[in-house]
Amino acid sequence: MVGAGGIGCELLKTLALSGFQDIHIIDMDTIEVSNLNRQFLFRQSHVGLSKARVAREAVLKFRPQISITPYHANVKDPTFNVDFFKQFNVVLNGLDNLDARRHVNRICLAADVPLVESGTTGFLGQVTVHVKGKTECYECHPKPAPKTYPVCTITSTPSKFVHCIVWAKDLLFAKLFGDKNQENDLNVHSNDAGSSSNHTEDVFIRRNDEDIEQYGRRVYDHVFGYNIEVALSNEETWKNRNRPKPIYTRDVLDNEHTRQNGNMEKNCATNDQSSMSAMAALGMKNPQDIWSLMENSRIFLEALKLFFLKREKEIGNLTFDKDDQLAVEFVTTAANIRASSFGIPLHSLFEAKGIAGNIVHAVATTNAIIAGLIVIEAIKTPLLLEINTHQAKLRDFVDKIVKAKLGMTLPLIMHGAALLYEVGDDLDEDMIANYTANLEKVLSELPSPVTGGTMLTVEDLQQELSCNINIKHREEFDEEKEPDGMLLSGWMQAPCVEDANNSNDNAGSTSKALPLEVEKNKEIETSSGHKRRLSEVSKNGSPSNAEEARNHEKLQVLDDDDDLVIVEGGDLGTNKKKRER
Ligand SMILES: Nc1ncnc2c1ncn2[C@@H]1O[C@H](COP(=O)(O)OP(=O)(O)OP(=O)(O)O)[C@@H](O)[C@H]1O
Ligand SMILES: [Zn+2]
Repeated sequence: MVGAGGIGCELLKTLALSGFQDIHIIDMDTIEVSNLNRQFLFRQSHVGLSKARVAREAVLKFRPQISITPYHANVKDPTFNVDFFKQFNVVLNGLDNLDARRHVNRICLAADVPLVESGTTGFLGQVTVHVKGKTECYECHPKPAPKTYPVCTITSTPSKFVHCIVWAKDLLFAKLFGDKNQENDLNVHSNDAGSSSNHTEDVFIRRNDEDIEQYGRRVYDHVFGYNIEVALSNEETWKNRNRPKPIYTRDVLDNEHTRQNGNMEKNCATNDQSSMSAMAALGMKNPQDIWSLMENSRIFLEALKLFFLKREKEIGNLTFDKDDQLAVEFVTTAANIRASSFGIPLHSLFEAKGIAGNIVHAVATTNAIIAGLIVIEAIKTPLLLEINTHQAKLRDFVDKIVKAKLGMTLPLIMHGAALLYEVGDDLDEDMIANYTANLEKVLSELPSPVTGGTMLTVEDLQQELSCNINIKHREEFDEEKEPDGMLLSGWMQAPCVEDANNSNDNAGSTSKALPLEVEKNKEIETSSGHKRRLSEVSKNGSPSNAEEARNHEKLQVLDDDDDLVIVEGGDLGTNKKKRER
């Protein structure tokens, strides 16, 4: 899997609890305080550490027997090349940017590995599956560009608060504190773009004889008063719209405030940029309050003053940054004053910051749901069987895989259109003889030879179960670790239920029994959410009837995705690995 952030944490946990045994995880980030509210594998003490490594440690605490390989690295790093990706059955993305997503998409196409792609914003989320040659890839369709607004809506006819925020941030803030040479539509009005631009250009430059208080009020009166008057003079614009109201400082500030606004010297002795705050200087503490027009106006003037007095060196180079408190205060209050003018409801600093920073607050539950959907898709990817096709007989395959692992009772095995094996009451003698002969043949010498690259379809009509198995030829097997002389992967194994204390490493051998006696009546949850008693799950690989019935039921739930196949294992005693990242 790629990404150990919001989706990634949920995903890793759900994979581990669903029986995935061998997980690789790439994430280039370290843990930040702001991650802790939803990236629940991380704690305060982990701040600054690698997400991938800490996520691994956290999950191993409750699933000590599985293998998790962390990489604290950028997925675009050349070490993660096509060959690296080829080792996985499926790749799962929990990323937050297009760039990395595109990169992983391309590598997965090159390596011919299925990709499950995901994303969330707020309460919305989606999961898509990309399989080379079968589905569209991540880049087959262009992604919609981030939302933009027509210039005239921003400069002249805002109707939503977000229009006011864009105006405050991209026009006013940029004009006052940003690069003086950049284009700025601030002075473009419906009709007088040419005539007034020379006059208005100067307005934003502080005059030599002007103190900072006067300058602030002049800017205020110009953008919230004069500019609105100019706009109003174009009657056409307002025929079918509510006319805005010009606002001048004299209308909103009483005499005392007009003369002296905040008391910077007392409240704002700090020169620390991040804690410099106009609202604090004016005694306003709660960012969730909706301030009155007067309060907004006072904070606006105070923020402008603080920029000029305390951060003068930065003026001309500033760009809006949602983590810059003073900039957020300036933009919030400017947007609110403009909103007042246009009859748009005012917003709190907290809300305005979210809009200005394009922040959609992440919702942990959305990530959890999306992670669940990713795992469901991951479970559906085809199986891979490594086997020596020159030595293994069809009988070995039927006994050790089809019956023992997949739990089929009346199997039917096909290679393309060719039937290799079948069991049933209505077979004639010739067919039975034929299939019996096939059983004794090595795979590569069957009438329709099974070799590396072959895909077999195995079905059990009684169970209504069908799965595809990709065959990979392999010469050698480790007698101890792979006593079957073959290795099936991509097949889900039900999670183990033992706790950390009496856990045994059953990744290596099928002979180590689980503590079934103690755990017999404990309910375990399968990856599809069905609860079953552990005693219903056989440990020797042939599931009980009750379990077969359940498998069947689950498969019907999941199997509407035509040729992707789900096999949900109930077999605790086996030795199968699911590799993905
Ligand atoms: N090129 C990349 N290589 C590896 N990991 C990446 C890459 N791009 C993004 N990521 C990881 O994807 C994860 C995305 O997680 P998420 O969307 O929750 O964002 P976040 O950075 O954790 O939180 P937020 O953006 O809200 O502060 C991050 O952990 C990030 O490190
Ligand atoms: Zn494509």
